[in-house]
Amino acid sequence: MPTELSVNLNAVAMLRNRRDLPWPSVTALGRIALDAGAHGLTVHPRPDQRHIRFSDLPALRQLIDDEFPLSEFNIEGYPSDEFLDLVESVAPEQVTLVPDDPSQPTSDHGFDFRAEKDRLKPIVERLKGHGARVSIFADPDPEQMEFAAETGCDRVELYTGPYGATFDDEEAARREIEKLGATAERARSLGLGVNAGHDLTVANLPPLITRFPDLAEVSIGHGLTADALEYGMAETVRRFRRACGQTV
Ligand SMILES: CC(=O)[C@@H](O)[C@H](O)COP(=O)(O)O
Ligand SMILES: NCC(=O)COP(=O)(O)O
Repeated sequence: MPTELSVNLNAVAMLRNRRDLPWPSVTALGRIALDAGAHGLTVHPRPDQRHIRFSDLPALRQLIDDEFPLSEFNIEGYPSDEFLDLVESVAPEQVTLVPDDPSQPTSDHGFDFRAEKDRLKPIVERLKGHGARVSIFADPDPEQMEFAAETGCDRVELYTGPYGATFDDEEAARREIEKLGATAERARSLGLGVNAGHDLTVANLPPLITRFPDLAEVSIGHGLTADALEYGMAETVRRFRRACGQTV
């Protein structure tokens, strides 16, 4: 199975929020992305709503339900009570839990599963009880995977930020890919699905997928939105789908 692409709309929302105007529309860009063959849409409604607003979620849910019923909605966030209530009101196909502090400028680490597995277990159960697939953000560390599996989650999402940062250092990129590959293989051996995300691009995706072809899904926003300014959203989604190994 080729790796699926979920388009993260955070950066589109960030651009929209610069003015008190409704464009660019996250729903309109989400429609273009899905129409171009993206498997799903991802949003990360942070507590300060710096980009994705809680009010964006119902319209994106409606878009998928009405026009793209085979596509998936993936909502990322820290599992606060407010986030869990918000997620349950929208019923996404996938929830991706991240350990972000509200003050963080972006996501920059995964959960410490060894320390937090017992706290995460009931949260995972609650979300799965509402029909969601649960993915949890993880650092590329094979030793954390057995503890991740103990949470009962369906997948881990490997944090690829350090790999993305090696865009100008081939040796460092090789090291990061090997860490990601070893972690992914350990996760698969424990029955976990594997997603990946953060600072992925058309250039750095193929080596990652070659190292670990069983990657279920990548969620991409920043680099994809940057390319969309140059190539348009539809062509950019096609470019990223090809980089995922899909025939487009
Ligand atoms: C979890 C992850 O790596 C990203 O999906 C995250 O949502 C990026 O957040 P910002 O778009 O706020 O930087
Ligand atoms: N989970 C990663 C994601 O959704 C988007 O990350 P980025 O491509 O904006 O770095």
